[in-house]
Amino acid sequence: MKQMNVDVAVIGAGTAGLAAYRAARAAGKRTVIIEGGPYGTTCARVGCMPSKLLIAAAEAAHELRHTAPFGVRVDGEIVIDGRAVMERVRRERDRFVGFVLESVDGIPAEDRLRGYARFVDNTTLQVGDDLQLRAGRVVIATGSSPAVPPPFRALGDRLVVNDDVFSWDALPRRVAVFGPGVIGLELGQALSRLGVIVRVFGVGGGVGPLSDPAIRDYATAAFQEQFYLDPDARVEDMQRDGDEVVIRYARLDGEIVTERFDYVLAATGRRPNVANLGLENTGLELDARGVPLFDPATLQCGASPVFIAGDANNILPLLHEAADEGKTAGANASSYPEVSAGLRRATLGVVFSDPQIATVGTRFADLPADAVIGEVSFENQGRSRVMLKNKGLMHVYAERGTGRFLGAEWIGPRAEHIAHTLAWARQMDLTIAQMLDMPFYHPVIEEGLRTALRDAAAKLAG
Ligand SMILES: Cc1cc2nc3c(=O)[nH]c(=O)nc-3n(C[C@H](O)[C@H](O)[C@H](O)COP(=O)(O)OP(=O)(O)OC[C@H]3O[C@@H](n4cnc5c(N)ncnc54)[C@H](O)[C@@H]3O)c2cc1C
Ligand SMILES: NC(=O)c1ccc[n+]([C@@H]2O[C@H](COP(=O)([O-])OP(=O)(O)OC[C@H]3O[C@@H](n4cnc5c(N)ncnc54)[C@H](O)[C@@H]3O)[C@@H](O)[C@H]2O)c1
Repeated sequence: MKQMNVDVAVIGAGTAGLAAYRAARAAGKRTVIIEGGPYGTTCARVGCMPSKLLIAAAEAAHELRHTAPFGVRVDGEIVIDGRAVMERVRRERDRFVGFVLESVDGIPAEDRLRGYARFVDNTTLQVGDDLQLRAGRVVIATGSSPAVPPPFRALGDRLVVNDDVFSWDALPRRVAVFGPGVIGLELGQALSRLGVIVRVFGVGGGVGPLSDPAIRDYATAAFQEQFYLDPDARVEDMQRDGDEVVIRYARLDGEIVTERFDYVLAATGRRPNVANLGLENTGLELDARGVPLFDPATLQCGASPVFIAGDANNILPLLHEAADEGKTAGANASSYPEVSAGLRRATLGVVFSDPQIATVGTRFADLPADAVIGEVSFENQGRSRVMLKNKGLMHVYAERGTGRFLGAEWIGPRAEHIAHTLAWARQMDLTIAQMLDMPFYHPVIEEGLRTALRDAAAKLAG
């Protein structure tokens, strides 16, 4: 067994791990980064980037089909060449992965260890079969994986997760999507727009990341106009039959129907990759899902020299959070036992559906009971209507008494951009009155935001 001693060991070369490695190196520590799977990061290989590439193709198809109300006719057939669609998704995805691989190649070879890491004790790691690593401090940055309900496994290769979708050579004909969360909505809608027959089944009524019931109900209805979505589905039976999956379920109108699908896409949530880390060999206290208890500000696990960042800690499983957390964990691992709170930005989430969904700051579910809610519908909002994108409902939340802007949840046009404006306002701790003193151009979708802010201001005054 080879032995090695380092100051900092980072487990996982994803977005969080690479940021942690760079921070620890910048602090002058002898650091290694350990990767068991493929290099390239989840975001670039099977996450953010290929999903947005598929959505871009779907949007192109959708726009082409919806020109008539403008008096613009597309003459002739609109053909979706599934092979060409998937070829571009993979080609462009590979280009993004290539940039990550280049940056990994830039890491000195002696700092890059290959193999899955397992804790032998708090500061000893077994890497693969033939290396034992003693590290003064460890950063866990092992990411997350799809949480597939065990009965789905019986479907064999007809069961797919997001990773599989992006390696398809062509588009299938019929897909049943389980889970109308962020991934299910993005991929389900995109596949539907690309001509795939899609059924999206959920449990409990949730849609995307929305916790505000009025916005969730609006979103449900808006998506139901576009594709089959039952957020609280009754699926009576699901069996594999040859190369197909036969599903018997209660349709939204109550009728029991049986349909055949080429694939079942499980988008039923993700769980942190901690199960095979040997955490039982450490002195770390674990939560019910086996994730070490940690301080969200410093990312330190208890008082130990172990830190946890990115999807592995499951607080905010988003790319920019993984990058920030990686940096904090790497810096604190280097300065341990001195640790300090890292940068925590205003929370910001965007679902790249159409209409887009966004959440900023405090979620509805976490608001104080007396919070003020300003509202705007985008249905008659000027610019949205000009562009025939007039679908959406926004709630902005404010603190009674102080008028501080707390957060927002909404579905609506160009939400990805308004979300940034709002996240910046939240991070600067602006009040609704201060936000209304900011410039608004005309005619823009942000004028809809201004209507919601004015509504909140009037309610605060009342
Ligand atoms: C379909 C999809 C779409 C998404 N879209 C967006 C989006 O639009 N915007 C956004 O902000 N976020 C998006 N996300 C979320 C985003 O991709 C993740 O939050 C982010 O990639 C997490 O980075 P990470 O470093 O924590 O994990 P990863 O990038 O997964 O890195 C973890 C690494 O650890 C390795 N590893 C695991 N265990 C071990 C071990 N024991 N030893 C050694 N190595 C190990 C893994 O092989 C992996 O390479 C999306 C996710 C998915 C799945
Ligand atoms: N645009 C983005 O930023 C983006 C895109 C994709 C993923 N992500 C990240 O990835 C994370 C994981 O996404 P996700 O969509 O897998 O999880 P999610 O938690 O957003 O959604 C999972 C959904 O599956 C449902 N579900 C659970 N079990 C089910 C079952 N047996 N049958 C039917 N439905 C079931 C849940 O009720 C929920 O609606 C997100 O939280 C997000 O942080 C972000």
